[in-house]
Amino acid sequence: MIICIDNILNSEELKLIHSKLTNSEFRDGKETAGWYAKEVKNNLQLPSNELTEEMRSIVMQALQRNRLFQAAVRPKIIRPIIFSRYEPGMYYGYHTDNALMGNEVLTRSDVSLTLFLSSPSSYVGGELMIDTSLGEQVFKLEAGSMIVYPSSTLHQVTTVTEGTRFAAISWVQSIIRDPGEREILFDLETAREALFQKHGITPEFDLICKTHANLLRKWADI
Ligand SMILES: O=C(O)CCC(=O)C(=O)O
Ligand SMILES: [Fe+2]
Repeated sequence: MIICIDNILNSEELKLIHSKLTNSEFRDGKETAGWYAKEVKNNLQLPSNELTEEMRSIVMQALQRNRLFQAAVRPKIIRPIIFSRYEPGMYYGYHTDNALMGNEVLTRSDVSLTLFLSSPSSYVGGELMIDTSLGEQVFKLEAGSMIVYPSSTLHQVTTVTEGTRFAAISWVQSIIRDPGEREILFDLETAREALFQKHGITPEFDLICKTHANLLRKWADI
């Protein structure tokens, strides 16, 4: 399931993050790439420091409060947010994200996310291209909008040819490991909310709530 979520950040948060990003010193992104992803990774990333932590906490709060993200992804662990920058000539070629991340505590990457931080009209290229069963799909979202997609996919960031592309990226271990089960729960959640909006609490609504809760109980990996 690939989902685009608008307005993860409000304009104030976006402005604040943007001003911090433009005053930060970035490093070669190869430092955090797996051994073979290094071959195709050509971008810049922020090292962990106080400023990065401040921005991470803004993004984490935004993810916590976003109901669509919570329902679609069911996060158990979110890896520390990485802030990346692509200048003209930079790209991240086709790769798949590491299945397991971290050192002492391992996180399984179920879902990858890209939160776009630059206005799409401010740079050329820099699309996120995902290889799906329907073919290659290309995403270049508004600043403040985010895409979540299966970490199991091959994907790439195409070469930026003009301007600067800033983005925040991370990986999530979901409470629901199986993507098919996650989608069923998401559909049920969406349906019961719509039913509630139309008719309020009815016996049918109660039954969907019961089924939703029981499937969550059955499938939750906690
Ligand atoms: O910047 C993006 O949209 C994705 C980056 C990516 O694929 C990665 O860092 O693994
Ligand atoms: Fe990736």
